[in-house]
Amino acid sequence: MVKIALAQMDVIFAEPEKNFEKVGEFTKLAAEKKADVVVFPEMWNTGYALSNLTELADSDGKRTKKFLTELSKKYQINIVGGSVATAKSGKFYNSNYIFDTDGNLVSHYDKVHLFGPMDEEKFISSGASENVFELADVKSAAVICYDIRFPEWLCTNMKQGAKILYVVAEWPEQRIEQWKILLQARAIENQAFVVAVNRVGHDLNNRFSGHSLAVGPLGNILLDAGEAESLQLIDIDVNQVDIVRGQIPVFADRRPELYH
Ligand SMILES: O=C(O)CCC(=O)C(=O)O
Repeated sequence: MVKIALAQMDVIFAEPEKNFEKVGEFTKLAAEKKADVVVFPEMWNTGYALSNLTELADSDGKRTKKFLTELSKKYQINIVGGSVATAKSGKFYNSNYIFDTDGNLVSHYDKVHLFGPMDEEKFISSGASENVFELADVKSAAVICYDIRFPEWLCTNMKQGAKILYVVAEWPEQRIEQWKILLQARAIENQAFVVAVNRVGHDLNNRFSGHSLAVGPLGNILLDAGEAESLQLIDIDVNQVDIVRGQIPVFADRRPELYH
């Protein structure tokens, strides 16, 4: 069993100090509740403060990495570090960092699909690398928000044997039904657990209604965190993935030579 804590937090717009503090508190709480892994939402350092990235983005992710490595060691907890705005070589990125309980950086990912309706691509550069890693002894993958609309990209990651897909998001309230359906579909087609953490609260343009979800490999919703700021826990038995994959061998039956 893997006990996963979903940190469905509000993100204070353009106020990294307050947001770092909150991530520290949620990590402590997750450790007190004996979670193996804690998961945070997208862009938790700044929110979508895209016009202020020059002042606010974390240079090379240094502050975030130092903070998360110290937290993971102090509380002996694995961290799926949501994502943060970073600055690297004169460009900005929406970056995800994963840490194990010894404080090792296990994986780093820059959001691959940028969300035009929020003007993301005008400010942020896209990544082009996969995000597959071992965490809490389970092969896993992680993507960021809009990435879940691209099943080919998720399959590219998941077909490497990942059994849990982590999703970190700032998904607006008006499309929350699509969020749920997309996550259930990604769980079914990849025959994997999906653990997806969305923020709550609002920024200048959007309201965010949470509904962080844990979905089983048959697409069944195991946990819906509702709309309030909260830390919620789910126990996951990854053996269920092997059972489901044994019943319908979707990965073995793929015909990639036909796909464009
Ligand atoms: O795809 C959507 O509807 C929302 C995506 C989004 O808000 C994001 O990627 O930040």
